[in-house]
Amino acid sequence: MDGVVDHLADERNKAQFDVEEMKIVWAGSRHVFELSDRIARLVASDPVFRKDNRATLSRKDLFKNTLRKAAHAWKRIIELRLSEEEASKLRFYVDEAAFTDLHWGMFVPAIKGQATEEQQQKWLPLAYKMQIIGCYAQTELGHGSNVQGLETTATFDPQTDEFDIHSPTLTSSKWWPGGLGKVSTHAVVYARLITDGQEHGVHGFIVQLRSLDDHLPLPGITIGDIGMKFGNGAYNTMDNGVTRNGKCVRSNVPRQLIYGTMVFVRQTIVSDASCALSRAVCIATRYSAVRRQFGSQNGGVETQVIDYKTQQNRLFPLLAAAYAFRFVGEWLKWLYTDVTQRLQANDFSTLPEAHACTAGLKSLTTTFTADAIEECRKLCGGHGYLCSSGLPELFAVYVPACTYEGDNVVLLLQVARFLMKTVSQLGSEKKPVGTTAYMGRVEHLMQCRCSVQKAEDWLNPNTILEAFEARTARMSVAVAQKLAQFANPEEGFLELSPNLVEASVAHCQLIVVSKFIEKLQQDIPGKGVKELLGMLCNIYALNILHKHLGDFLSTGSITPKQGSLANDQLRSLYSQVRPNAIALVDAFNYTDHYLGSVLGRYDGNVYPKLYEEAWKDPLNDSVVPDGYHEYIRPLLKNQLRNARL
Ligand SMILES: CCCCCCCC/C=C\CCC/C=C/C(=O)SCCNC(=O)CCNC(=O)[C@H](O)C(C)(C)COP(=O)(O)OP(=O)(O)OC[C@H]1O[C@@H](n2cnc3c(N)ncnc32)[C@H](O)[C@@H]1OP(=O)(O)O
Ligand SMILES: Cc1cc2nc3c(=O)[nH]c(=O)nc-3n(C[C@H](O)[C@H](O)[C@H](O)COP(=O)(O)OP(=O)(O)OC[C@H]3O[C@@H](n4cnc5c(N)ncnc54)[C@H](O)[C@@H]3O)c2cc1C
Repeated sequence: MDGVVDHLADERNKAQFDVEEMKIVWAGSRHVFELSDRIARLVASDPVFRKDNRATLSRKDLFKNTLRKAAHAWKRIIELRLSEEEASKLRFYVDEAAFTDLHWGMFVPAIKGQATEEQQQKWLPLAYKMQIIGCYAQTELGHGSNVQGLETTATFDPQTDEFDIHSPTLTSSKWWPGGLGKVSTHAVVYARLITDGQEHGVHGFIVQLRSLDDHLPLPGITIGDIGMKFGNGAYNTMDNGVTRNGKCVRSNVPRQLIYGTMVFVRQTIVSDASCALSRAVCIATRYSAVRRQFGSQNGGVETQVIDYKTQQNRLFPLLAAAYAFRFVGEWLKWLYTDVTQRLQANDFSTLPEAHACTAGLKSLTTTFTADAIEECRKLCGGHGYLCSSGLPELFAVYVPACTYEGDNVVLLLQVARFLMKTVSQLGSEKKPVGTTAYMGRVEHLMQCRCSVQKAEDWLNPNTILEAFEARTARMSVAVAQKLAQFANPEEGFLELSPNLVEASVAHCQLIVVSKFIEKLQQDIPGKGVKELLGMLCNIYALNILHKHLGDFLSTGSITPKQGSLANDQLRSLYSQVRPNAIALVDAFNYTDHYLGSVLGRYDGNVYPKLYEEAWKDPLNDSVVPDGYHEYIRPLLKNQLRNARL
């Protein structure tokens, strides 16, 4: 900021907490903060990583530019001898969906999690050095959610000791895998295993797709890109592939681990949700402090739009959710590490809970984040619709997260199965543990009464927790009782699926709230840091309570009066957060390069930069547009009737 006017300086001076300490809390540790800060600056200062031209490039130029960036990133990783952690941060800050996401994010983890020792020794060194590039080829044209319905077959031929991978139908073509279309040389292909004419369900197989000499597809394999996707620049930096046929090398692992890669990636998606959400919120918050509309008295300045209560009511719950998702993401990472260690010791006991938590939280956080990015666009008024705001692209890149790695509704139905199983086991030897431990107090939760009498009573974490637990337990038990009335449980499950999904959402919201409350029980240094986090935790919880009031009232978990008091408390919390809003988004420590938004600039110098940015559009290369002589002039001169268009 040297020599630059900080238009948000007054806002920063209002902060009532130690921003530098909050940056450490957000990053997770001082080590991660320092590393992220260093790598973010490295990326921002490298001209190859510029991204302000993405919206105007053609698909081919966009894609080639992504290849250039990926190659440059790898060169820098080697030159600077970056660690795995630093390299992954570098890819994060380059901020462009690319084949490398799938190579490092799914291909390598799939081999690590599912391949035998021998296979790992063969493939991992090649993958780590990027001497092969891999992708994750599960979804087919005809089946995505229904993994058991995949049609690709892998038939073992004992004579050649090989598997014959076959796509017997058009619908069995692998369709969607990122990186597959144009870049990947190898894939983990999911196919139905057939030996001796017998089927053994879906397994993963490492398949070489392209020659390592000339990149041509190997004989019998047809590969291409599936075409343009939603949004202009956005996700079109990625090649998503279609392929048929191939040959492969043997794999043999326990059935539960075949889904392991999805558990891993869903866990990373929850952390990514807090990144995408915080980014949108940072843009909307800074711009809301810069933007002024109405309220000028005697020729004085107008009101900053962030001071309107409606703006706060829309924006601050999103800010609170960004922090909430950060902390639940941290916890989920711990849960994943724990389950992985157990699996290595052949302990599968916590896998169902890990599956339910990763599936449910992936669904909850991505649905919320996609909606929130769009809300942030609206919070920025007309300028939010400009590509230079960064929000349209962020939305277009982010929104498929609601679908990939499991459609969000399909995933909530998995949580529902887990919840219903838990309810059905209540009263048996098997006591609910972990995130369902509260079900162990179901008798109390079914009849307890919320004690809130005045608005401030809602600031008690135990009060909030019990209201959320009572709501979820009552919704789950109610739907379980309805299910029990069906002679055929699967029929009942289909019929009641909307109720089941609602119970799952309630359960996942409870997890997020409870993990935020647990975070606040830790030792958190820094003046005012814990206080501010406490306010955000309350905003997150009370906003859900307000938005889902129907659930809380219909289950009798709270009274209408208590619901109204929660809303009063929310308004008071907004006033307390307001002076800290800019500092709370500064704590994300995003560079202007990463934010990629004129509206979200750190210095708040929005208008001159918007004006400057507009002139860079290729349409403004000439004053009189191309096409004037063919189409506008004849129109104006009434010569269209004779014109050849
Ligand atoms: C990549 C980098 C990460 C960072 C992201 C940043 C952005 C980067 C850019 C792009 C990345 C995009 C990458 C996208 C990749 C993909 O989309 S890959 C394809 C993912 N596909 C899916 O997720 C499919 C969804 N479907 C399923 O998961 C399942 O098939 C199903 C919905 C669970 C259906 O199950 P079904 O009812 O058929 O049951 P079964 O399959 O028979 O299961 C039986 C039992 O197994 C339990 N189960 C199911 N899934 C899991 C699991 N994942 N882990 C553990 N256990 C599981 C299930 O509960 C049953 O248990 P039970 O018998 O005890 O009840
Ligand atoms: C950008 C992007 C990247 C991707 N990358 C990869 C990749 O790298 N590798 C890969 O293998 N795949 C990839 N995919 C595919 C992705 O995993 C699937 O699209 C996803 O799992 C959803 O499956 P589907 O498309 O079959 O949806 P469908 O299952 O056809 O869903 C259609 C609708 O049906 C509903 N529905 C489906 N089943 C049920 C049910 N049982 N009960 C109630 N409702 C139901 C859904 O909620 C949805 O509304 C990617 C997809 C996208 C968009």
